[in-house]
Amino acid sequence: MHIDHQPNMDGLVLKIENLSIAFGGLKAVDDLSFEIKENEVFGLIGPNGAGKTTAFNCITQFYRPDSGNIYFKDRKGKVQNLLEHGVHEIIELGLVRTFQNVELIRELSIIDNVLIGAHTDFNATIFDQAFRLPRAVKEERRMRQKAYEILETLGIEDRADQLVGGQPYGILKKVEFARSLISDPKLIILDEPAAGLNDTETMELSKRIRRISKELNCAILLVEHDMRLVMDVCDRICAISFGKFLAKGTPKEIKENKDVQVAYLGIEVTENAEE
Ligand SMILES: Nc1ncnc2c1ncn2[C@@H]1O[C@H](COP(=O)(O)OP(=O)(O)OP(=O)(O)O)[C@@H](O)[C@H]1O
Repeated sequence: MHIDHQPNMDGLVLKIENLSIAFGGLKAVDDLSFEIKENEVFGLIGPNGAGKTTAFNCITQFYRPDSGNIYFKDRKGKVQNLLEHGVHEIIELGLVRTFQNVELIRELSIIDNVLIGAHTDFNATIFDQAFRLPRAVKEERRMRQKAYEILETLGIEDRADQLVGGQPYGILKKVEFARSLISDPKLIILDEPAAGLNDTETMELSKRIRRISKELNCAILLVEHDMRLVMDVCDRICAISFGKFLAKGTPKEIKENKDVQVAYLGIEVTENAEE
């Protein structure tokens, strides 16, 4: 049962309390709690099968957790318990996610794919849009300009009018990222954004993630295997193992944490092996 109390969300965008979910007998997420501050880049790490994907599927209401609470401060600054909202309402509250596999429409241009993410932001009604009323035309122009600026931030504005089909993978990842940014989110969950990128692209991504969180005033939850990216870009990190909380702290603290080294980095630490 979800406890009905108002948590203190000062300076926070997300607060996860005692989250648990089991599949059959397997506890995929087990009594997990962590908090994400407004505008911070926060990393969730753990070995394969640790429960990272399950945790964020609970956050986005893709899965219903067995117990726990997930509080989110929405665009208007109101605290919402996400468990009381459906998947489709989550974006409107200001929480967006990207997918491991890029899902774009190949037959549309890059900028049109970005505009698809803007539907919740369109103030003109469907009626206005259908009849191309001035309000809708003006609104579309405004959104197009915004989409273009986001493509500029990501460094791919020169491809705005090119079709998505045939673009390299690194570009597709950026288009998907751009699409999540156009809805003015307060929190973006990036699911393995570095998967499939080469070293140069990953380094570039790291710079852009930081820039985006500053410029667009939003927090980022990064679920990622690439430790270099996580260590480079995150303000704070939470490490989990077998669904349970393991450690949290700055990248430096996490790197030095013995439990994390054993569980995640696969480094055997013997009792007396102090350097
Ligand atoms: N829908 C499901 N049904 C049954 N078991 C599941 C389901 N989803 C996840 N699991 C199990 O829950 C555990 C946690 O999986 P999860 O995918 O959340 O881990 P992860 O940390 O994201 O792993 P990876 O880094 O490999 O993506 C695993 O043992 C997995 O097999």
